[in-house]
Amino acid sequence: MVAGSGAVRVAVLGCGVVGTEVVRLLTQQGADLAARAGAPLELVGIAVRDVAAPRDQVVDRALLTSDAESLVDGADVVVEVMGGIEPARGLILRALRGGASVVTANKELLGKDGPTLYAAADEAGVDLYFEAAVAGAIPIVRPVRESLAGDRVTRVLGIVNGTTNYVLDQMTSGGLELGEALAQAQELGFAEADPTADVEGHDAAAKAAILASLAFHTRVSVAQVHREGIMAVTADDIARATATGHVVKLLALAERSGDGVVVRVHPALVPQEHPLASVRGSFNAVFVQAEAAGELMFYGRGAGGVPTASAVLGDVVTVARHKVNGGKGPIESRYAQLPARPVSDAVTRYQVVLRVEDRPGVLAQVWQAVAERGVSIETISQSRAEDDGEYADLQMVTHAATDAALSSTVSDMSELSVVVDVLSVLRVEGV
Ligand SMILES: NC(=O)C1=CN([C@@H]2O[C@H](COP(=O)(O)OP(=O)(O)OC[C@H]3O[C@@H](n4cnc5c(N)ncnc54)[C@H](O)[C@@H]3O)[C@@H](O)[C@H]2O)C=CC1
Ligand SMILES: N[C@@H](CC=O)C(=O)O
Ligand code: NA
Repeated sequence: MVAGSGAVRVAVLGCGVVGTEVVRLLTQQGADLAARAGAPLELVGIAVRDVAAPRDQVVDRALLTSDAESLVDGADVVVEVMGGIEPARGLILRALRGGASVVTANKELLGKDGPTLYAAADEAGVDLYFEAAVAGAIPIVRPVRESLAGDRVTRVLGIVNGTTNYVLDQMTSGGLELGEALAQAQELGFAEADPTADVEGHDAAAKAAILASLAFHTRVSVAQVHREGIMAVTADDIARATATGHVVKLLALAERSGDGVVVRVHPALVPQEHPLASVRGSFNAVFVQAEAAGELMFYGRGAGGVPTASAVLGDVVTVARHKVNGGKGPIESRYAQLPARPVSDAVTRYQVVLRVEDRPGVLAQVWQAVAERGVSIETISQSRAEDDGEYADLQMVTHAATDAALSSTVSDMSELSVVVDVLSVLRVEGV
C-alpha cells in the first residue's frame, strides 16, 4: 500500500525513445491517470546516463539523475525502459526486493532471465508487468496471461518485430535495399539500440520465448528458440515471393508438438490472401489458437516510442491500483513444464529453388530424391535461368512434413550432380 501523501511515487529508468514518451504521458495525462489509479502518480525522478544531454522539453530537467539506485529506493513503482541486461537486471531486482512494483519493456532481459525476476516479485509480494515487451502497443501479454488462463492454447503465430516487418515491407513495396530500409527504421525509433538484435531475430526470439512461456505455462528461455533472421533474404527471394502470390515475413511460432513445444523464429513465405500478409510497416499481428476460444487475432503498432508508452502506462496504472487498493497481479505460471523440442520436430512446408542443368531426366532425379525422404511436392515449375542458357531454375513447394525430413531432402537434392546450386530455401506458413 502507498505510504505518506497517498501519491504513488513513480521512477523512470532510461529516457530514450520509449522513456521520453512515458514521461510525456505521465506529465500530460496526470489527472486522468490519477483518477484511474485511485491516487496521483508522482514522477519522482528519471535516471539517465548524462543529465546534461539535450532532451525533449517535456522532460523536467530537475527530475534527471544519474543515481538510479537511490531513485529506485525511493519509489513505489519503477518503470525500466533503459534496455539491456545490466544494470537493468540489478536495478529491477533491487526495486522488487525493496517492495516496489516494476513495469518493464525489456524483452531481452525477460527472455534470458525472466524466472529470476518473477521469483523476486513473487517473494516480495509485488508486481512485475511487461505488456510493452511483446508487440509494443498490442495487448497480448495480458490476454494470454489472464484472459486465456481458462483455456488451452495450442499455437501462437505472429509478426512480433516491427523493424524487420518495416524492412521487409520496404524491400517488397518500395524496392529498397535492406540497409537503407533499416536506417529508416532506426530513424523512426523502431529498432533496438543495436539493430542486429532485430535483423538477426534475437528480439523476435525473446518475444517468442515470453509468449511461449505464458501460453504453455512452461519456462522457455530465448536459448531454446530456433532463430533465423532476415539477413539472408534477398531481393530475388522477394521478387519470387511476389510472383508466386506470397509475401516474405519474419514469423514467430510457438506450438505444441507431441508432449512438448517447438518455438521458432524465421523468415517465411505467407500467401498474399492470409491476414498476416497485409500487416505492413512497423505493425505487428499475433494469432493465438486455443481449444475453446478458437482462433484470436491481435493487431496494432508493434514498435515506436508513443505506441509502446501506451502499453507501459497501462501497466503503470494497473500496478498503481494494486498499490492503492491492495491486491496483486498473476505470478509466473510454469506448472506444465513442457519440454522444448527442436525445430526438426516442427511440421512445415518448404519452397525450394534449385539451379539445375537444362537437360532431359533432371526433373525425374529431383523428384526421386524428394520421394526417398517421404516428402511430396505440391507444385513445381521450371524457368530458364536468366544468366545462362545451359541452366534452368526449378521452383517447388512441398506438402507439409517435419522440418527434419524437409531439410534432409534439400541436402540430398544439393548432392545431385545435375543440381548446380540451391538458390533459395524458405518455409511456407499460414497455408
Ligand atoms: N523502441 C521501441 O519501439 C520499443 C522498445 N522497447 C524496449 O524498451 C526499452 C527502451 O527502448 P528505447 O527507448 O527504444 O531505447 P533507447 O536506446 O532509445 O533508450 C534507452 C535509454 O536508456 C538510457 N540508458 C541506458 N543505460 C542506462 C543507464 N545505465 N542509466 C541510465 N540510463 C541508461 C540510454 O542512454 C537511452 O537514452 C528497451 O528494452 C527496448 O527493447 C519495447 C518495445 C518497443
Ligand atoms: N525493436 C523492436 C521494438 C519493439 O519491441 C521492434 O522493432 O519490434
Ligand atoms: Na504488447
